[in-house]
Amino acid sequence: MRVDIISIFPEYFAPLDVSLVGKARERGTLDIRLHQLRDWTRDVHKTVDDTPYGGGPGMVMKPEIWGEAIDAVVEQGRPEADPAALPRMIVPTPSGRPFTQEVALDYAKEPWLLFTPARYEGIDSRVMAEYGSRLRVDEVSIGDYVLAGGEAAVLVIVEAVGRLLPGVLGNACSVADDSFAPGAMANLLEGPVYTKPPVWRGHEVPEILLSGHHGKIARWRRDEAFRRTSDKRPELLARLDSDALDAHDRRV
Ligand SMILES: O=C(OCc1ccccc1)c1cn[nH]c1
Repeated sequence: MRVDIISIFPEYFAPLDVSLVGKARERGTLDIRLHQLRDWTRDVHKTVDDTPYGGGPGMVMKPEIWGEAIDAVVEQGRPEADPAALPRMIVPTPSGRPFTQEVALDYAKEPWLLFTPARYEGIDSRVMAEYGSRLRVDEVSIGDYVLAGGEAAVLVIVEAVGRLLPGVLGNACSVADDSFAPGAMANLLEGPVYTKPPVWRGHEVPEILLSGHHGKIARWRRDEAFRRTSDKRPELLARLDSDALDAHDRRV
């Protein structure tokens, strides 16, 4: 997967060189290219923002700079093999659709992602309109809060997507076991996890997990996931399809 990130703080993405995502880069599974938005400015101050039309606090990012930067990155990034290839453009913003594991799985199938993290009050909306017709433009939110810029959101999205790529995670099946991965445990929160020693400061590991009864262990884990989900995120249970709920109810 090819990932282009255009930002006024490209150094923000240094953490992508470590951890899982770092290994994927070494393996070539993930090809991340960083671009400094100010490289496309033409004034001595390298201005990327201006006051908002209609008044109000803060500044808005100018459309011209973004337009030149996106055009250049799309032009540069086109694989020789497929000159018609276009990236999926992802714009982190509090006013976007929620970024979920389902969206991460969808992004993990893309050959090319282009991230355009905004600063200030956001990017002039005409940029999304201009590219919305040519590229798929997704405005996504990683949560209901406002950050100073979209860079932290890009780190979150790249990590959530990167760990789904083949070969990035050591133990592939743990992706299937994710809280929000499709399947039996879909939309349930992870239950408690334990490892050695069997007793730590007087706290014992639940007996069932030491029993070796895989069927009972799977059931215990599912019940714990149900209990934790109904306790912390009851609204997620509403998402469960009826037979998943029936399956649980039949047992308790
Ligand atoms: O704050 C965020 O992005 C930066 C941003 C973009 C546009 C206007 C203000 C701030 C964000 C919060 N959840 N997901 C993204």
